[in-house]
Amino acid sequence: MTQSALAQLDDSLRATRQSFDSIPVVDVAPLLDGSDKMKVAKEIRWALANAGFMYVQNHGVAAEKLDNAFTQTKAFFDLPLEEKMKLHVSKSGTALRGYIEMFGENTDPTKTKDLKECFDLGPETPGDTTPFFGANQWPADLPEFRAAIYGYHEDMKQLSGSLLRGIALSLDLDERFFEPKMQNPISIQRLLHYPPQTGKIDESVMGIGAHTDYGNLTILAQDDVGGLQVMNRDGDWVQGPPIPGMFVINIGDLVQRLTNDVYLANLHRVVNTSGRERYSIPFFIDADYDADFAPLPSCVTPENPAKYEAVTCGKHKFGRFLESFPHLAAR
Ligand SMILES: O=C(O)CCC(=O)C(=O)O
Ligand SMILES: [Fe+2]
Repeated sequence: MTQSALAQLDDSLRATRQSFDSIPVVDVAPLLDGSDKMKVAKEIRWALANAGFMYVQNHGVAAEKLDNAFTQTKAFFDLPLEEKMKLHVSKSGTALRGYIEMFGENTDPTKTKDLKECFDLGPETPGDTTPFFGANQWPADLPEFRAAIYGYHEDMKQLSGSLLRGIALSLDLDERFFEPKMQNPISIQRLLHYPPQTGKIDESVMGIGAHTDYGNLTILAQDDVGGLQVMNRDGDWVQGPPIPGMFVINIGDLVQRLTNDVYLANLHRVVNTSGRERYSIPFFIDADYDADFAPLPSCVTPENPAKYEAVTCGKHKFGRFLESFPHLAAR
């Protein structure tokens, strides 16, 4: 399905939600320390059913690690284009790791060209030819880059495991529900740079066009610039400004399918009109390539009959990449 068709589908889906004018904040400390998991699960349920997004507070990731990751992110994008192009994503085959230049990936390709450049990495599994696995491409002249960014990726994997336990509880499932599906999960650690835009801005070019994320869960760290926008029930774009010390979390298509639309993989985009360079660091966690996602029996009722066929994580995700990467579509 194209993004525009998805967006239309989302209009009717969103209409059934409660409205919001800011992304809800969830303090996850009682989930992480085990003192009141169900309190957090209840807050997660409201946030993911109505916004598909939440800020998480008290997530336990050290500020210093985040600062280092941002320092290395800026250093990477400051490299000459020629150096970055040596690591181009097309050189990694279906591992899909490396550098993506401005307009090299468009998330709403029928409407919007994305004014962003990216760098993607994932679990270091050389020789594995499964899509989304394999070797990373590392910049040669940034000595601290690899440890800072790969270390951050490891922290994100751990935090995502805790958050997915909270999400499982919020659906009245065993807290370990996701684990059998995530023995060797696809994950993408992305670095992003958005130059500022001036003048009249329309949908033809923006930081990142309207899209839903493809997998299970996204953990986004933003710098202090802002520009993330999330659609609410009324079709208005709600700002998701950076809040110091908090991540923005959202669910992707797979959790929407799993919950038979009880939880919403919501549309979002980035428009950077701040006059400053914006950097962000999203982490995407999915599931094993072959893990099946079909509506949970508990989310199927006579009023909400099953809307989705089972799909495997890897096929779904690769299909979405084919839509947005011109270099893959040409293969
Ligand atoms: O940079 C951001 O704030 C959001 C990025 C995003 O939505 C994505 O990479 O999927
Ligand atoms: Fe996204």
